[in-house]
Amino acid sequence: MKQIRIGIFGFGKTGKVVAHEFLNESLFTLAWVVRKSNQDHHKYASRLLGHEFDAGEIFSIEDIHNGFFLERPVDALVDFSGSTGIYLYKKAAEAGIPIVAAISKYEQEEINLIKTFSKYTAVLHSPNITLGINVLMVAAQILQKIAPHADIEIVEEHFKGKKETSGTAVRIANVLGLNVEQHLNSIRVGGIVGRHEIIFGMPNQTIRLLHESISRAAFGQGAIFAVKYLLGQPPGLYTMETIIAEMFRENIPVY
Ligand SMILES: NC(=O)c1ccc[n+]([C@@H]2O[C@H](COP(=O)([O-])OP(=O)(O)OC[C@H]3O[C@@H](n4cnc5c(N)ncnc54)[C@H](O)[C@@H]3O)[C@@H](O)[C@H]2O)c1
Ligand SMILES: O=C(O)C1=NC(C(=O)O)CCC1
Repeated sequence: MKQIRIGIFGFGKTGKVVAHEFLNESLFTLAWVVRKSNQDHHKYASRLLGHEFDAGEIFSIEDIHNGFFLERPVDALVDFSGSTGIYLYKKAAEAGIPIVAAISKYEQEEINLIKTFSKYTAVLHSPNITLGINVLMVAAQILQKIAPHADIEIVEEHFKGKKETSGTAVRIANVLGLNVEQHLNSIRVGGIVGRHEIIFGMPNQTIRLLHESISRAAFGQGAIFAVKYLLGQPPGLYTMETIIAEMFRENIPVY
């Protein structure tokens, strides 16, 4: 079977693990990685990640010019860089390359750009690309309809260095119609990869929906799932949440 060529933006805490997950899947070949700095320029991500073959040549953002995506063609692009990474791959979007934009927090300007890209190609944007959190998000909306009078609080926990509020938790608050200032509780300690809990409090019982990413490999697996889904889809804006919601619809009733 023809391998799917992947380009990754971002080679930080998550980008490295995501690259590793793609390298481990025989369906994919990692064509290149773009990082902000010149560190390890033209080396191979595969070698840096402990593999004994060459894949994922490392480029810096200074290497991106109009012809970059024509000279180094890929079948899909995955972004785990930062919120400004998106400005680097306008040409790729215009060329119809499917995009997984996994940045957790964009400003409105970047959201608008994503919408523009989605006129040319299939773009998936989700603040949290794990299967589990999106199952939780859909389940929470169903539970809110079943128990409309429950008190709801969201608790998000991440590693000490994470400055911004969890984009996932903000998204959960928005879909549940909750005020972020009042109902979102953030904890920053140690090396927690990502933990989100939605607590439904009722007079005689408490329901807790909990998701924990115990390894960043969960994001790599989510990205692989997303790329497989996007290939062959028409241009448009997709989210993991709506894909999972569709799966809920297809699999109900289960009894
Ligand atoms: N959607 C998800 O499921 C998910 C999961 C994990 C992380 N994230 C998001 O991915 C992003 C990266 O997370 P991280 O933990 O790896 O952070 P990090 O700071 O460890 O790594 C980010 C890397 O991207 C590089 N970078 C920043 N701006 C860039 C640009 N314009 N072009 C190219 N490279 C650029 C940085 O130099 C760094 O190497 C964050 O926005 C984070 O919220 C999303
Ligand atoms: O910064 C991270 O790492 C993560 N951020 C998320 C968020 O802001 O919701 C989710 C995944 C990991």
